[in-house]
Amino acid sequence: MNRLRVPQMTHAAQIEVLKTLVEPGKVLTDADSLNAYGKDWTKHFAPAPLAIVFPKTVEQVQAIVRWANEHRIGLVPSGGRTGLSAAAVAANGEVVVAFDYMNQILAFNEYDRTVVCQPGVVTKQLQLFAEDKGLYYPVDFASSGSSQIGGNIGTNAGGIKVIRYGMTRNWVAGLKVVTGTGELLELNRDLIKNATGYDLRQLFIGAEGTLGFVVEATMRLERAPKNLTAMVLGTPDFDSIMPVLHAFQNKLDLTAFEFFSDKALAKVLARGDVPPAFETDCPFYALLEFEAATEEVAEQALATFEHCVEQGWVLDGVMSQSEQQLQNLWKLREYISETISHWTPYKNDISVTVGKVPAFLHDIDAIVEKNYPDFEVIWFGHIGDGNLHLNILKPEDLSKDEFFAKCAVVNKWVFETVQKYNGSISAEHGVGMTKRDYLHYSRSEAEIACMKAIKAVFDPNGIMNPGKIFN
Ligand SMILES: O=C(O)CC[C@@H](O)C(=O)O
Ligand SMILES: [Zn+2]
Repeated sequence: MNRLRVPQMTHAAQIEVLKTLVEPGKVLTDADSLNAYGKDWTKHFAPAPLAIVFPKTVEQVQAIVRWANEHRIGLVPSGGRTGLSAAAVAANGEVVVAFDYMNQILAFNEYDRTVVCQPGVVTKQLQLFAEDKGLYYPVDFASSGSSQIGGNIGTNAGGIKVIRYGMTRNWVAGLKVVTGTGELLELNRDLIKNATGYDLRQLFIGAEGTLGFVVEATMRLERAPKNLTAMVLGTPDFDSIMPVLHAFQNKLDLTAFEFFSDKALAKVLARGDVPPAFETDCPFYALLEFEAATEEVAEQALATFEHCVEQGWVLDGVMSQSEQQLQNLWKLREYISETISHWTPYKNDISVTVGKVPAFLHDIDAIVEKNYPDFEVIWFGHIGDGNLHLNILKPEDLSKDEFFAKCAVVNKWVFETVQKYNGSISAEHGVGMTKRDYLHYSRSEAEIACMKAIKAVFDPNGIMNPGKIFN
């Protein structure tokens, strides 16, 4: 007997079905939309999605996932698309699920100090909402004006306050997710104490949308900090930064401890819209922040600064005296990433435990100096957490492909060093597609096998953000 072939629907016909699942006009296929929504801030991959769909309700997200299963079409979640690892890139005919219309704050629970957010709520929107309630949402980074809560959860976003407040994970009280089978799961129900077996909520945080999509998140808020005050300190060399961190941590509760090199600073100052901290040229700078809640705290900070100068660890420094000065000092650090994006940088986002940072940075720096003698190398990052951002800038006369190919060769040595120090090849930017092939430098074969098995449970047909984290 002849087996009859089921006629395959064309992509155009599949998209017509997709259109019936959402409100009119909420599926886009024009070239500009495909290009804009098919990529994040990475520049490695050309976007090539089939369509962009904008659900407005949880039920619509479920219907889209069921449709994708039926037609075996990959779905890529899209928030603010500020990611730096190509986790929100649709380069292979996927459908992008954009959460722009699920952007409401649904509830505030005063006693629990929690806010129920749709995934498309912008980070800044949550921060301002918290401020309005006299509270604080502490996860912060330069892209907070565009990044969305769903994306922050998908990447377990870190940023500039991790030393005090931790990563996004710490602030997720509960999650509603639609899994790769279209099932809606309510995870942890916003409880503080819940000892009932596996905490599935944690699996979805940092999963880059490979297990399911966050459709609602309850985020915790914190007491608002008092009189945040920043210092920028210039150091004579890299090795002096860690004793400075140590000295300040012994005396104060820091809310941030960042660093950047003179090259990073020069790029930001060349913009002309940020005043320099001071005149003395130094090879490295530390930016630290604390709550100057009382006079004594500010005095303690100044005494620690003097101690660091006496020890020869610090050459010069300033302390903010107003909100405006605080903002200006932060701009020196926060503007780096956006400013250097002009040079199509090759990015590394690596980490080790704090105690290993000096030896690790020297090893990496030696590799970089030997192998990129002609490239401009920009160091900065969240050094108080052991997280270093290493950006290699593309020379004008080199094509993007040639440049990335050269960097990929050096990657091997960089990541072998990361592995030697038991570090991470992606501290906070995620794996996405850019770090996928290097995952084994940070995760064992057995761990990767477990991760794949977990994916198979939640996404048996492999339609949720395919090709991200691993193949
Ligand atoms: O662009 C980078 O490499 C880092 C971006 C971001 O994580 C930051 O810390 O500014
Ligand atoms: Zn960072």
